Amino acid sequence: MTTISTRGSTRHTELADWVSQVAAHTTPDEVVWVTGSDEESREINALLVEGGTFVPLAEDKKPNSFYAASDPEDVARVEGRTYICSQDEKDSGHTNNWMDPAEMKGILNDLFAGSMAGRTMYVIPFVMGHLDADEPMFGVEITDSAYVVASMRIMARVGDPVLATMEELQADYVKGLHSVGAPLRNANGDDVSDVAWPCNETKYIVHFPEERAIWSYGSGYGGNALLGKKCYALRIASVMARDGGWMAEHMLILKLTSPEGAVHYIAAAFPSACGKTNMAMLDTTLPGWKAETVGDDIAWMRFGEDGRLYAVNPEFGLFGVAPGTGYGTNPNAMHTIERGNSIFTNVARTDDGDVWWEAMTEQTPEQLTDWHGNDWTPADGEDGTKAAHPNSRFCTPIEQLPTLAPEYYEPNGVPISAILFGGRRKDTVPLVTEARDWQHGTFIGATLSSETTAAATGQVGVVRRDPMAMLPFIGYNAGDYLGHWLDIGKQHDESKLPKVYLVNWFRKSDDGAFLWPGFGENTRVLKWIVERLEGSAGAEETPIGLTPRAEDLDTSDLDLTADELAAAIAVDPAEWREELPLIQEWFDKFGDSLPQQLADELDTLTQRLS
Ligand SMILES: Nc1nc2c(ncn2[C@@H]2O[C@H](COP(=O)(O)OP(=O)(O)OP(=O)(O)O)[C@@H](O)[C@H]2O)c(=O)[nH]1
Ligand SMILES: O=C([O-])CC(=O)C(=O)O
Ligand SMILES: [Mn+2]
Repeated sequence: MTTISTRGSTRHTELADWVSQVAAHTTPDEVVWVTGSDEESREINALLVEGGTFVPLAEDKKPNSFYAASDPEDVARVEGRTYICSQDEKDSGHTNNWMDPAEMKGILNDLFAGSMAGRTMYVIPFVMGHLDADEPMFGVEITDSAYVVASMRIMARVGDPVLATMEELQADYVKGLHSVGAPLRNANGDDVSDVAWPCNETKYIVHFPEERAIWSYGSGYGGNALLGKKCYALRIASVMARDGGWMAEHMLILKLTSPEGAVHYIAAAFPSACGKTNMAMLDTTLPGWKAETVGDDIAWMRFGEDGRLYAVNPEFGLFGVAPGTGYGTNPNAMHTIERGNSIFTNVARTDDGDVWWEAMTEQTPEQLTDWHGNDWTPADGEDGTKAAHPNSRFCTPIEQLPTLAPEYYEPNGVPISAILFGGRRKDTVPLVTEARDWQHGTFIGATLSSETTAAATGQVGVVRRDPMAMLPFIGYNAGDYLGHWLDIGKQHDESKLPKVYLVNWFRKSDDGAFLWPGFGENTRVLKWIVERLEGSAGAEETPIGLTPRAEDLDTSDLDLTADELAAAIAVDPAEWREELPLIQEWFDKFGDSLPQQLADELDTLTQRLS
């Protein structure tokens, strides 16, 4: 056997063995251990520019930043190709794809055999959350994509300091194996030329929950390829959390300070591309209210000794939806990317070396290069053709965020006062509703629904149930996951648990316009929530929970008619009665995995609506 040239090594013996085995199987030309140094970053970026994956942006626009265009077929998460391969099929549940782990490994071993030929295999030691946490959560991603290395360096804490601690502890870690599935030598041993965005038509995003392992093949797109994010921090971590009595959730974490100086930490679960990043860096519109960011996508929550639920953001960067992000809607995100050091994928470009996407600026530039690399003018947009892909993304260091809360650095996290569930519903769901208790809150989360978005491949705009905004991310049986939520309520002092709310920024009038201005104006909803937590705001009992009356919301200086506000906050029992069979149909899919308390909650709702 020939030895593969290697840069770097480890004293973690089990890790060293695994890396050798993978290298022997995938046959890269070289193995490189990622150190996390600045010099390495320059080297990787230069390689990506040389290979055509990266186009540098103008230094006076976005310093040390790059544009990348993916293969047009590799633009989003592929839920149909995502598997939870538990030993027992029942542990995967009806919401996940499943295959017997041994059978799946057979398929994947064939695909990975020689899949890195002609390429460099990078080994990325990383930690999700803090390296000085009580139990640091290690991972190692092996990948043949330099784009993944550049992105992982932004999204997670990586490199030498992590590896040193892993070695010292001979620590356990999550094994993530990734290949774009585009070897640079064919079956005859002939060289194949590389492309700017290598990937494979065949894609598999596979999780082996008992082994805490992830095998991802064929895609270079964020959610499929940056294995620390959805694959580890949600799918694998949700299994660890079930086993360990904690929670791994698709939630932002916001610090909100009232004019009186009272601090509340709020977590919110909205499905992909439904407003987490935006709310996490909210630009408040009410005088004296201050919002700061702890996290924008993932929350790991554990109970503190005081009985409260504490949330940590395990990530180190932001991987945000570009379209819709602008100076008007999310100035803080704009200021973050202006500082540079970012990767922009599938956005449009301006003639002066900057990036652009729909709604970034009030005026659309006269001349752009679209995400396919073609010339684009506003006339091309008249038929709805976008200059940037709807799921185009910015990848940027969270430390550049001007609103980053100092508590982001707190290894034990922040105590959560309220959990918000929300989705895109053009009808039925009012602006805000308070759950009666934890069990009712779990029911609200379990029946959360939203119109699908471009964050995953497939049809956009179809209403689907998305429990706790975790449908694509629950790493085990969804019924057991809902049971875990209920157990949390039973095992802990309910008076110390967060209060639960349902929100909807996306309700529309008959003419199709959003009823609620959203974005910064969501401060008004948060103010009501904080006042509810403090016992000072009024609410009305409705069949679905407690909602504010118009006079309970602060609408000072809000550009909204009384009728529009009334329509935004209204609970229409007729609309909700139409929802009941849909919830029943959703619950039926769980079979005997559905916790009885949730069936009871549906009965209660049915009675309240009759
Ligand atoms: N109408 C309206 N649109 C919003 C609001 N908040 C966010 N959006 C839009 O929703 C889209 C997605 O928002 P994000 O905040 O990036 O979504 P996310 O939940 O962080 O998404 P993922 O990163 O995919 O998990 C963007 O186009 C936003 O402009 C709001 O309050 N009202
Ligand atoms: O995972 C991704 O690609 C981006 C993301 O946050 C989501 O889809 O929820
Ligand atoms: Mn997300």
